Amino acid sequence: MTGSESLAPKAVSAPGKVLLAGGYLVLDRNYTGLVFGLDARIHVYIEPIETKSGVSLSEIIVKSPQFREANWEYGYRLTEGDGGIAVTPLRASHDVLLHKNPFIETALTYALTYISSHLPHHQIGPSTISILASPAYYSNQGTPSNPPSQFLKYDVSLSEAHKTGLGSSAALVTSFTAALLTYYLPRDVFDIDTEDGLRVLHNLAQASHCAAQGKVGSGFDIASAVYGSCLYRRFTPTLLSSLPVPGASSFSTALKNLIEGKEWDTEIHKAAIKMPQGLRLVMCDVDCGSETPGMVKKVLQWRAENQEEADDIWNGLQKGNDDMAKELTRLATQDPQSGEGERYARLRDIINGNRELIRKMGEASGVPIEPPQQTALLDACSKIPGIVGGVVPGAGGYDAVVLLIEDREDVMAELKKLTSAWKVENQGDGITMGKVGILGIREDMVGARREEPAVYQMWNTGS
Ligand SMILES: Nc1ncnc2c1ncn2[C@@H]1O[C@H](COP(=O)(O)OP(=O)(O)O)[C@@H](O)[C@H]1O
Ligand SMILES: C[C@@](O)(CCOP(=O)(O)OP(=O)(O)O)CC(=O)O
Repeated sequence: MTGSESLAPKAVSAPGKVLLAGGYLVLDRNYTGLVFGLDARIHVYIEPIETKSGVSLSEIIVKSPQFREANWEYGYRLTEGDGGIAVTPLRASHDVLLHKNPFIETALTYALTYISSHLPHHQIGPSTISILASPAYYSNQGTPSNPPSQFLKYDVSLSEAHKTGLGSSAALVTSFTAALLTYYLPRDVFDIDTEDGLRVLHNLAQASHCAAQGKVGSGFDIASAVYGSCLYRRFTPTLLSSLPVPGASSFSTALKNLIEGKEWDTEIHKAAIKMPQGLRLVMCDVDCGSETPGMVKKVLQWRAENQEEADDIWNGLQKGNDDMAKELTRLATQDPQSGEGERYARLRDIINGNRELIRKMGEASGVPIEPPQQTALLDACSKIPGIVGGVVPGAGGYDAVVLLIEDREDVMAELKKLTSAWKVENQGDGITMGKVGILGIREDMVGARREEPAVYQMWNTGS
């Protein structure tokens, strides 16, 4: 191992996501999802802790310097019986409340355990880690930092931050795991610039994200954080069920075997999804003060009880999703001057067909996937010349829409005009929608990547 090289400061970033097609379907391996990565990223910077000579700590400090009270200190030690690395939250004094962050704690436990299966334990030295998120992840008012940088300061704690739903925990777990692996492991063992490196990162981030969430979702958010925009088919969920819990006997060997094993059946098709030149995605955040808990459970339960009717909708949507991927690819590879009639007519039809089926899914299962308020907003947006169409992304609900628009300033100006004045009458369900905001982001095809460490050093001092 080339110790000095791996202990130089490192930085990695990973993108947020939007599931353009395949919500609910992608939970089932028989179907796929079309996920776009976004140019809103979570960055993680890691450097050694400067210790006074002779002092040796087993401590890792993690901070989110954009937020108040977002410092976590962990002790770590190798457990007996091949149980991996145990991570213990520390508190500086009894007066300091322990704000737990399960995503950080779990990702740290899993990544250090994986690292320790490749390195002697004493080579895992103390480090300081900073997490920095692009402004689009939160709708809170931020203030510019001093000296200026692309990241804002928020005068709130993380629990008070208002998320815009771009998949912060998946981008965080991915970039945090990647930063640890890149920092501690020599490049011939882990290299994020290789297919093998991405596979290890994907498998490890999926395992720790599921453990931190306490559930196994489809994992499309981790897949796009690692690989960027792609057509995604999930892994068989039972793959993760034989993994012992951290600290239990053989956790370390079982984790290494799982992460490096051949049984992963995830399918990532990057070539199958493209954004034609001249088009772009726009994300709108709808302030409605309403979250709908249990949507996934309710939809899946309805599907289990109404298999035949559900299969028709699921198969129809899968065809729509495949058609959308194909049409985007056709437009991306075709000469923009060729073809007759309106260039995006087919894409518009495919989007509208999908929306019809999504509404049917929602009505049949009694879940507001594309509720009337969103139908009104999407219909109004779709009438603006230059807007091809839009959908409720992911699980749907009241809080977001994603639009496919022609990438021109006049189209954006018309959209801003419409959204800034947008009001919806009460639809009888007691939910009134507030402001519709346009997030300053778009699609990004690139997944997790190394960043230049020097950019982040200003954030790593103080607290
Ligand atoms: N900047 C950040 N620093 C540290 N942890 C963060 C940050 N942003 C998000 N998180 C973690 O991710 C959690 C939010 O994840 P989740 O509820 O899955 O939302 P999302 O839909 O954005 O993924 C937060 O509670 C926090 O633990
Ligand atoms: C229903 C789903 O298929 C899609 C949910 O997509 P969202 O983008 O709505 O997800 P969150 O970030 O978890 O809020 C569930 C899944 O695939 O895990």
